[in-house]
Amino acid sequence: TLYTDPAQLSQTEYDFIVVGAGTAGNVVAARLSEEASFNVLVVEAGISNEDDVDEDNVEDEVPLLSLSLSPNTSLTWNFTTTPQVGLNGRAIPYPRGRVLGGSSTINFMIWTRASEDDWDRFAEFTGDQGWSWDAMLPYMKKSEQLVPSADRHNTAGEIVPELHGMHGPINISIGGFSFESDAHVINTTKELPDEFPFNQDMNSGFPLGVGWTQSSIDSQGHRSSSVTGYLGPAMNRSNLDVLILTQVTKLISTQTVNGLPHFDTIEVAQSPTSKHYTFSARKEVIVSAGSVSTPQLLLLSGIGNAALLRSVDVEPIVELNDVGRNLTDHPFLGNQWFSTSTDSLESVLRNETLVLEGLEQWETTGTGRDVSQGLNQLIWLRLPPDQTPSPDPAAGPFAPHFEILPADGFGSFDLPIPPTGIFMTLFTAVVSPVSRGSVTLASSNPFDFPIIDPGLLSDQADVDVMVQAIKTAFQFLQAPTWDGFIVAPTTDLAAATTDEELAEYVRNFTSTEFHPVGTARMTPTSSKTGVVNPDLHVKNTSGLRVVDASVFPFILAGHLQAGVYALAERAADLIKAEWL
Ligand SMILES: Cc1cc2nc3c(=O)[nH]c(=O)nc-3n(C[C@H](O)[C@H](O)[C@H](O)COP(=O)(O)OP(=O)(O)OC[C@H]3O[C@@H](n4cnc5c(N)ncnc54)[C@H](O)[C@@H]3O)c2cc1C
Repeated sequence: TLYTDPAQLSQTEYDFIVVGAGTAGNVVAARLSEEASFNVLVVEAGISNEDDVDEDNVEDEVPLLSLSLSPNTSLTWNFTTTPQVGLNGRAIPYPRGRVLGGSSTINFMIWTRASEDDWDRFAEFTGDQGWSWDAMLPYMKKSEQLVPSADRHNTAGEIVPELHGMHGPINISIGGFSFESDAHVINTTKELPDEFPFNQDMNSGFPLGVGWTQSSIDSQGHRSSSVTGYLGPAMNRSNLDVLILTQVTKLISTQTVNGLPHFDTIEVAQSPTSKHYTFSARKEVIVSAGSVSTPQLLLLSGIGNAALLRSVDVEPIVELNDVGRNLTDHPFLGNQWFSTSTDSLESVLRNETLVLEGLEQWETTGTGRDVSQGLNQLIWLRLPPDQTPSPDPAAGPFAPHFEILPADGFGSFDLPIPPTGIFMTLFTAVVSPVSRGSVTLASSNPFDFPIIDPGLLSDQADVDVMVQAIKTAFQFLQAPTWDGFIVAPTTDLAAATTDEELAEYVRNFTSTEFHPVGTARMTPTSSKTGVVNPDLHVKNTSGLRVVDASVFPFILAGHLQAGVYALAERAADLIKAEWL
């Protein structure tokens, strides 16, 4: 049942309380509530996904409109980073979903599992083979259901269906709208096969090369999210209560179990001035508030570095220095070229009539440009050995150093679409970065935003990789197929001709791929560093786990959501195994 006010709840005690109805939290809530003997409360700070940014309430369902969901909308935590040294002092928006579904309701729906090496590194680092690729593959499949593309085109050769789940809650598909640039991207794999080999399915564990994007989009061209796939279908269960518009302000330890503080109680409030309520968990509290808010909540609850906690008047209860540290994210950059495309994104977005027609087509037939976020292919590459930073930051020989995302149109998170001109964008991202940042408390007030310093490009090695990625993007466009389609790089990119100038361009225009992880890092049970054990219990506490992207010990060299779903699927099994 969905509640909008803590006063509406008839009970104050549940078996499990999940903090955050986001990507991971909804998986845990839905899987735990499959057990009739458990009852579950999920508390979400944000609004319902059915209350959207304006009256028609469809923005979060329309893939093309995903760009309009952040930053600074009613569906997001409107966080901003600290001025980033690596970005020449720029502070950038740092959106996270604040809505049922969390970031899965506002993200760009790209679906990648990263490489075998990435997951095997998790297993080796944590000492738990359960996090290896082989052990996690069943969870990756369990979360997904491969469905036909919205345009029902024949996807033979664009994906390997046998690698995929067919019955899971999240619908995934190959892009359901084709762009003029698609043929050129694929032709490049034929014209320059050594540098840019075609990869029929980048979710095989071996992502390197150029392949067709898989996305969490259903056959009707709608976003598939943790609320549409997991929480929504479970919402009518009598053992599941979902409380929205309510922020968990503190985790409280009311007793000691096995000599450890037992965090069985949560304090919640709807606003800084509203009444505070408490709820308690007979079995466990599971924090799934995401990589920014999870460390904030742990710190507010006295779990963290004691000196830092005291400096903001929080009483330390559990000394865990790594809470909020190790923040890792993917630097992301839109590089634009002038093109001759006849149907590039901006040619449509500049024309109000075409925009409305597109939306109507999506609504009535589930087809057209609106079914796509505009990224039909992804390119994953490694640097040549002589350019690879030492030690190699990638997880292994099959993990990429950088990614290139071609888009038929003007793509940028910082710059508005120019009033004139036709463009092609090759986004570049550093996917095995060296830089680290942090999340710390600004104050002991839970309604104050934390201080977010992702440390983007703070290590020169990441700048160097980004420069190489851009040079590789230029090489990509050297394939004969682009003759006549690509005209020239746009002004700032064209002006950066030396490596030094490219580095400066990188620092001036890079932002984030919205992939923070690591702020409640998983380490071996015996380790004094880190925040959670491999079973996701918070170290030196009882009754408390973290299940979200914050526990990843390293950033996956891929887009994160598929990994978060798989992590949460395994977490639900770990929790069930402990209590059934
Ligand atoms: C704009 C954007 C685009 C992205 N694009 C992609 C993409 O294309 N592909 C991809 O794979 N990944 C993408 N990502 C990343 C991916 O969506 C996230 O890594 C993933 O969803 C994180 O899941 P999570 O469970 O850790 O956190 P979230 O899904 O963010 O969930 C956290 C939830 O907790 C709630 N919460 C926080 N604090 C509290 C509190 N104190 N009390 C109650 N509730 C609280 C939040 O409101 C939120 O609902 C994108 C992310 C963003 C922001």
